[in-house]
Amino acid sequence: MRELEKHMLLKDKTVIVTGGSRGIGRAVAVACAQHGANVVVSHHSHADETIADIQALGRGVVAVKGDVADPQTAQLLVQAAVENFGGVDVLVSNAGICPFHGFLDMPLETFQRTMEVNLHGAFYVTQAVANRMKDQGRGGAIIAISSISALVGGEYQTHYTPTKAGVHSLMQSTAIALGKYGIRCNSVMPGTILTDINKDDLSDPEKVAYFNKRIPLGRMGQPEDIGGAVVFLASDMAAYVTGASLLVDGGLFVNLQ
Ligand SMILES: NC(=O)C1=CN([C@@H]2O[C@H](COP(=O)(O)OP(=O)(O)OC[C@H]3O[C@@H](n4cnc5c(N)ncnc54)[C@H](O)[C@@H]3O)[C@@H](O)[C@H]2O)C=CC1
Ligand SMILES: C[C@H](O)[C@@H]1OC(=O)[C@H](O)[C@@H]1O
Repeated sequence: MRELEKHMLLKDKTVIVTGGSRGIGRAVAVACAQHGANVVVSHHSHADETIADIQALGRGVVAVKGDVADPQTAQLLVQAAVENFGGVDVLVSNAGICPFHGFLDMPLETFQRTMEVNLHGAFYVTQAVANRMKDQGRGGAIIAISSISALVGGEYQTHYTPTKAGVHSLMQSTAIALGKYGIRCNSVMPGTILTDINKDDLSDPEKVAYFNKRIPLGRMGQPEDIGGAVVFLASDMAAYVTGASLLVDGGLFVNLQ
């Protein structure tokens, strides 16, 4: 056991993960627990699988139900971290939606909801956690799950890609605002990762074949591919990394031809 613990990068840290019920958020929550962290998971419906995964690892886990678009949810998450684990060391702002839709007839409510969940939600939780970290006086790490879509567009993602550029920009500016408190802020930019968010979009075999061909590593990503990047940025291994972004896309972005 002691031997294993030597390799744990987040031993006894407390991590908040928004949207931790499934997909990337669940994999990130589990990766943090594998590295010794206790986890507060925010979820919109239920988080039973994530809770079971983390309990099986012998780490603490608490689930908080709420909509990240509601600023109150951010306060409840911090409160849960403080009451159950005595504070918060790491935030992973991950919750997000991508209801694919064309641009010219984009329903106003689809645009507004995507902004409110992906961008406003990231702002609320980052601000609430940063205030707690400042009061604790021991620094911290904040990681936003941005996207390769912060750098490139998508015909059916005109409401979505600006939110991913936005959360990356949020991390750049908060890195400046919070550096004096020892709080590091970075973003992870996943490429195409197989989760519920793109299940319908990737039901077309031709599109799947296109992606697999275009990605130098020859496959789309799995949620677990994102966990390691987040753990690294959350840990002291990244003690001098702030305001940065880490593309985790199998090489998709650089492959023009
Ligand atoms: N799957 C992909 O290819 C990529 C995903 N991302 C980003 O990764 C993040 C996670 O997405 P996936 O795991 O792929 O999707 P997913 O659909 O599997 O998971 C989304 C998570 O966010 C939660 N969520 C959604 N709306 C919420 C709300 N209003 N309040 C609280 N929680 C809410 C869901 O309950 C779920 O836990 C998103 O921010 C997405 O933009 C970024 C790049 C690529
Ligand atoms: C949901 C999409 O498949 C996914 O979301 C992103 O952010 C990626 O760029 C993919 O387009």
